[in-house]
Amino acid sequence: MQILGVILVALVSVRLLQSIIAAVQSHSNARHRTQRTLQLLDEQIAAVQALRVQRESQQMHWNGYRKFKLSKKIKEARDVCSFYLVPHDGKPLPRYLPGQFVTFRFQVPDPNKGQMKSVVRCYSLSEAPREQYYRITVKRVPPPARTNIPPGLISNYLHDQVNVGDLLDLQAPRGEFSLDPANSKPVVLIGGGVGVTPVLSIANAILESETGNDVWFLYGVRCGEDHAMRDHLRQLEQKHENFHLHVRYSQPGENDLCERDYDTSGHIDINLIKSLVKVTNLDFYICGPPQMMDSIVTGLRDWGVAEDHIHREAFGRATLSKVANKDETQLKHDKLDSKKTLSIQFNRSNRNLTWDGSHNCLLDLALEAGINIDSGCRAGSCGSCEIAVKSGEVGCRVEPGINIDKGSCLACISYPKSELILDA
Ligand SMILES: NC(=O)C1=CN([C@@H]2O[C@H](COP(=O)(O)OP(=O)(O)OC[C@H]3O[C@@H](n4cnc5c(N)ncnc54)[C@H](OP(=O)(O)O)[C@@H]3O)[C@@H](O)[C@H]2O)C=CC1
Repeated sequence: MQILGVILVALVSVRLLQSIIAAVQSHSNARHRTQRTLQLLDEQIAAVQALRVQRESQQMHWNGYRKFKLSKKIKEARDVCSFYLVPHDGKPLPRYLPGQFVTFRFQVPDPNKGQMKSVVRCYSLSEAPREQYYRITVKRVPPPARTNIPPGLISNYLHDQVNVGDLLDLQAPRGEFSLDPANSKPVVLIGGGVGVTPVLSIANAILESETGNDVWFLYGVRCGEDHAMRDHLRQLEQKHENFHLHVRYSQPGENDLCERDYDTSGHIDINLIKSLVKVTNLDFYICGPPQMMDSIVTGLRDWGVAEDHIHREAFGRATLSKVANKDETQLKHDKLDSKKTLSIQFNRSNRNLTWDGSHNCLLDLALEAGINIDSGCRAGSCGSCEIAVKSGEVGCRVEPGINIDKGSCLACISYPKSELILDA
């Protein structure tokens, strides 16, 4: 009887336990379902918001040039100044992606002709996206030592002639050297000298978005006097555990102190990157002097970093060596083509020139012969040098960073594949 009682109690307990487990499971399933539903709702809300922001941003986007007023000019280092620009019409600004640049059109005196001339230049935005203002950070370009080349026309004009309250003409931000912080992975940002500007914009944006993704920030400058944004970067380091800053001076000054002002001395190179970052499957963004970008990109490739994880800013003709996802065979073929001797007719200027392969691009050929073609970034990104090709075929040294009209080319990245008639 006692045994029967025990069995009965055991059976009842098992049933009870089973129903408790079932209840807990159904509760837990319900909780999971609720959590999943909430997660889906969150995702849908985020998607709707992203779409709204994108639509609003598209509505606020403008074509051509818009007037901006210089609201603030701040010295960041020796010969480096930040310029804060607010829209003159007081309307909101479109969102841009950190790392993008703006194109300016300046009216400056032409010393040769005694009248004003229009000059186009591109500058990276150096702040995380803001709705109220844009910020660029510009270094005064001195004349190169021991040559007759004049100092940087526009950088000196900005530093010396442009004052708070002045109006400037700007195109809307654009550029492929950028990322969306919301969808980003851990990144390695490498800036050399004033080339730090776009990577600073990217770092600020990622840290503000609070994704928690790791950001390695390697900054190479000559010495303390050139060290822009020093306090800002150290503050970021103190505030964000996921921000790993390393500053390297190539020529530390007498008053520069290692571990206080900078971390190590020398050039930023692949060995430093390997020692800090350790893994290759990250996104690498590099902007700085061309020789620095070249050696780092080569080092990253040799280390095994995938081509589509290497991003470099390409401003200026010296930075064009990056081959943006072009088919290698096609490229070899293009290179051979670019060496042919061909006749190039500039029909508006009524000039006929010969392409012998010694120029980097059609823009250089034209400018050297005194044919005036507008240009800005010199890297196929700003569109200033777009010209119509009336007949013939052109090749591109790199993929254009913007959409151009069919039958046109960007002179700064184009070379002839046949005899050409150009509308310039
Ligand atoms: N928004 C902007 O203004 C942008 C600027 N840039 C480009 O950024 C560049 C920065 O100019 P600037 O500030 O004058 O730079 P600097 O000439 O001051 O050079 C910056 C640092 O890079 C070092 N460096 C030179 N060669 C190498 C190398 N092979 N490997 C690693 N480090 C090297 C320099 O060392 P050392 O003492 O040996 O010279 C120096 O410490 C310019 O070429 C500019 O066109 C690019 C995009 C945007």
